[in-house]
Amino acid sequence: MTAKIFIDGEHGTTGLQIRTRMAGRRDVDLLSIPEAERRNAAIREDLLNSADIAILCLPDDASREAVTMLAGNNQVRVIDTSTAYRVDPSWAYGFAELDKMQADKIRSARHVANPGCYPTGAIALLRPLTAAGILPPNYPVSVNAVSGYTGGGKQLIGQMEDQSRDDAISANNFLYGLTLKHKHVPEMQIHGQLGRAPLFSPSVGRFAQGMIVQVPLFLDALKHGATVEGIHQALVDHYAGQDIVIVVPLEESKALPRVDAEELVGQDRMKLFVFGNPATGHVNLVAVLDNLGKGASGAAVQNMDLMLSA
Ligand SMILES: NC(=O)C1=CN([C@@H]2O[C@H](COP(=O)(O)OP(=O)(O)OC[C@H]3O[C@@H](n4cnc5c(N)ncnc54)[C@H](OP(=O)(O)O)[C@@H]3O)[C@@H](O)[C@H]2O)C=CC1
Ligand SMILES: CC(=O)N[C@@H](CCC(=O)OP(=O)(O)O)C(=O)O
Repeated sequence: MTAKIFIDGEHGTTGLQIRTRMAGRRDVDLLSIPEAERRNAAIREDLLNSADIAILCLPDDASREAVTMLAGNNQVRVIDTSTAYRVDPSWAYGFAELDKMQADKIRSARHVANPGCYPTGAIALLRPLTAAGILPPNYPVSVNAVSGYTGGGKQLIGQMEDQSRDDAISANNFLYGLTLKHKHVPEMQIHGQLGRAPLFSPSVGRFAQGMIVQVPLFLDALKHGATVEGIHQALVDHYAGQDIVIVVPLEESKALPRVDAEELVGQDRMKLFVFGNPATGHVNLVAVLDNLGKGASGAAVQNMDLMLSA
């Protein structure tokens, strides 16, 4: 039986990438809205209510509106890629590798909140360490990251690519979120199981897709006796038995001259690295992913596949 899928926002950045990933699949029947009608509420409501799974690729407010359009419909299952429901306990958090139970929670859920791109990297690095007791609950965590500019959707793509616009951005690499109130902070704190909010500093580079997320740590402020090898082993143990999150062997990391933000562009996997200097007790945890792969559209398709396998 084919499953009917409607991508609300299919003509946007995340939606288009989900559509591309589904092309040629015989197990899904894509319900489509013409681009010119993409904001037509009556057509969207009809398509949303006709789907088996609705994937929302919309700004937060429009996502909430779409969920309202489904009120009273107990059949349609929803994957939302926005920030609207990521810390709502009645929604399953769509990071299947979060712990051993999460994939089953997603499989049976009606409502799945797809993670943000930056939190995907940060939580992947932090959650195994909090779960293993290596990272104390009140550790002051910092998260520094760089994203490809597609992370900002159509608006930022236009500002970076069209230099004739009044609001064009000419910088090749810029920091933003300078008020330190980025919308991803609550999500990182809750699903990273952190006792205090992380200090998050995002940036954008002049490349379309790709991302590096860094979490620097001091060994002497972690659990007594914590080592670079112990941190690495905790990640290896946490991600055993799946092939989406790859923990790079320590020996391989030690030999690397650099890490490339674009290494996994076009792929739906994520790489985690542990860099350390035992002499200083400095550790740098690094995640590399495609913001539109495991950071968004790839994760949405992974979640859809889990839901279809229920
Ligand atoms: N880009 C990324 O790397 C990631 C994005 N996300 C999240 O995914 C969601 C979609 O982002 P993204 O694809 O980047 O954004 P885009 O701006 O590229 O696309 C959004 C799409 O939604 C449409 N839209 C906006 N408002 C409405 C509305 N009221 N009714 C119907 N359609 C509407 C837009 O149409 P129009 O062209 O008319 O504006 C556009 O086609 C956002 O919540 C974003 O935060 C999550 C992780 C990563
Ligand atoms: C480069 C850039 O602008 N990135 C976006 C986040 C992209 C993402 O993860 O999307 P959500 O908004 O759905 O969480 C931002 O910082 O707002």
